[in-house]
Amino acid sequence: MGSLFRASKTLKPRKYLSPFYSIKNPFDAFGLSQRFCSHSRQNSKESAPIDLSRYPIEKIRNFSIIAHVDHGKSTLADRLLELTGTIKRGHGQPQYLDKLQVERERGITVKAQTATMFHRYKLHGCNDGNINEPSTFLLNLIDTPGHVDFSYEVSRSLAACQGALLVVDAAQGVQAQTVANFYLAFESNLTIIPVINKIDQPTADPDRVKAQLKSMFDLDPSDALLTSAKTGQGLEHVLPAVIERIPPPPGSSSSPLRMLLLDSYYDEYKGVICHVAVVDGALRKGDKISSAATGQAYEVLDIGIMHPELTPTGVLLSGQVGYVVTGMRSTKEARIGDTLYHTRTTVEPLPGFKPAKHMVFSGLYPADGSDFDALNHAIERLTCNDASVSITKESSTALGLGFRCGFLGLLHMDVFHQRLEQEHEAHVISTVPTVPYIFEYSDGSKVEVQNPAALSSDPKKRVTACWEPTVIATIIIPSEYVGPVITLCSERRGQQLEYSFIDRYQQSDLVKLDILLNGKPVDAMATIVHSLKAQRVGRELVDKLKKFIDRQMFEIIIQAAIGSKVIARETISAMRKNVLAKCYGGDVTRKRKLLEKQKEGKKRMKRVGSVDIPQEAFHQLLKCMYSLLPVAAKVFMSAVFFAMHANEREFSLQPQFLMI
Ligand SMILES: Nc1nc2c(ncn2[C@@H]2O[C@H](COP(=O)(O)OP(=O)(O)OP(=O)(O)O)[C@@H](O)[C@H]2O)c(=O)[nH]1
Repeated sequence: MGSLFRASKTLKPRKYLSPFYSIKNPFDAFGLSQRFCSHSRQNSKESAPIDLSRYPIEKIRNFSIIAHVDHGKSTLADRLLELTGTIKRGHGQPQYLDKLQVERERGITVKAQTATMFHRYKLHGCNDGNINEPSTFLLNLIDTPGHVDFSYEVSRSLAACQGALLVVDAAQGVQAQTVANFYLAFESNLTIIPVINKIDQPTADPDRVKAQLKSMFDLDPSDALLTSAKTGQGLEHVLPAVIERIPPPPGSSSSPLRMLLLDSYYDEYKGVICHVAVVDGALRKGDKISSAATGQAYEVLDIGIMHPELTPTGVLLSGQVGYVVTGMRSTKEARIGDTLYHTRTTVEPLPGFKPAKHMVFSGLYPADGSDFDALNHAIERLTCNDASVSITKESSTALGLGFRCGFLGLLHMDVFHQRLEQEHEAHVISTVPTVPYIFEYSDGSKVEVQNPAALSSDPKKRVTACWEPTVIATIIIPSEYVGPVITLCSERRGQQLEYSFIDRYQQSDLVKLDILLNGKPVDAMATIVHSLKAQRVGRELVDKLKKFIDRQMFEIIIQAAIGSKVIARETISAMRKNVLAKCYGGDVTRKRKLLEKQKEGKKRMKRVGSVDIPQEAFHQLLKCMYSLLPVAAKVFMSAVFFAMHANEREFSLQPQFLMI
């Protein structure tokens, strides 16, 4: 059985060993069984039910946290949940929203998770009656996976949001999934708030990241928030930015109900629990709703929000994100992207989601051939929570009845197997993964082959031609990595289509801009700028210096000049600071002390010619120069365009700048 391997190998935690890893039922240890029996931790301690009618649409903000793998989305989500009191500080379980056992063992998010938070904030024009009081906002946060194999989760989450926090590691900078997720959010017309995280790291370089955000996405560097989800630094600015910059959801509470089915999972007691975004109208417990996809009608048995566990509210209003239980029992009924509406009303269905594109196919068979029904049941339950997998029944002479499954990538496949085992106790054998090929036979017929066993062995039906899928890959990398990356692609039968420098040198009209203090040029302050910008840069530098150089005993003339031509000038008038002025009488020690203090202060200044420049002036000037320099001069990147065969596309790059 050389072509087969067992998926159910022992999995070692890769980077994060949960303290609960060795516990027999980790779900209990995490309180995760709550998720499956719908008991809210929050509920049990909360006396008054949450009244959602207090949150009209202008007080709602729906946002996702998107980023490359490991840039700190889930940790940031933890801090925001703590900040709003949604979970207790030090709840003992890092990455709270990574609820699945597979997520905890692998240290990666594979499922998008929503949590509703409440936050008091004073926003101009939005109050609860008293304009001097802050009002409470309802914030729906969706934490998303970073790995490319789960980007279907990201795109679905974004459909429920009006904004996204684009988290970038301050040391690693923009990476492949930062780019991919930025474009997902950009194409969905979301407000993007850049968050440069992990600024506590010794190698953090937020200015470099700001320059990347500007050059690659045209995001204003001054809009970036600097945070450390680890130490808490800068986090106080995140929710105000969410409330101020992200618009409330569109939609109308007076229109007929239209509700988007975002996600679902199976609960042994309640059946399918649907995560929904109410686009228009309002939904109450007991209402009758219908599915636009199947036409089937249901009664709303339970309804509420994730705060952060299921918390019944009896109602969901326009703009809100929550859950509904309707008695649906399978994925055939709960179709992700479906529109749910009040039975007997007529509405235009919402656009839904693009179907998932399966990249890898593999056969799944019960380890014990007689367990087909149990595997069927487990797959049915799991696909309820992972709509991106395609399932068709197939049979093998060696393995009996099984399924051919389509996945978004190899990691997705691996995670699906692990979840089948851990969450549904299904033991499976999987066949070697393959991409779909197209074969043409001598009788003129063409077939897509996802399973090598399906290839015809009939001598009258010879293969006359075959095709394999290809992806067009754009690889963006620092120029020094181009050589090894081209070799790597060529080794995998990649065909180079194009190669270009993103930031390439061009002939330009550059001038040296000198800064002169009392006629003497200060070499450390000289800069090279484009002639068109020289006047503006010179003026800004001179103004900045005037602000930070104290008046001295003589007049100071600050000039910006190109060669002998002065283009900006400021004067700081003279003064004589007599530190002994208030020192009446003849106390010599006191006078000496004051003079020594003055001398000490002077030591911290840099003397340029006759002028003392405080360190702060140098810092400010450098900052100003940095922001005025052309961004392209700071990052040298190249783009290599490749046509890669789909089954050869997975390889890792250091640094990971691969976009496929
Ligand atoms: N030094 C430092 N480490 C951080 C910070 N934020 C997160 N981390 C660490 O970075 C690692 C990854 O954090 P996660 O929150 O799991 O990252 P993620 O983006 O959610 O990861 P995926 O969901 O797998 O894409 C963890 O070890 C965190 O403890 C930070 O601000 N500073």
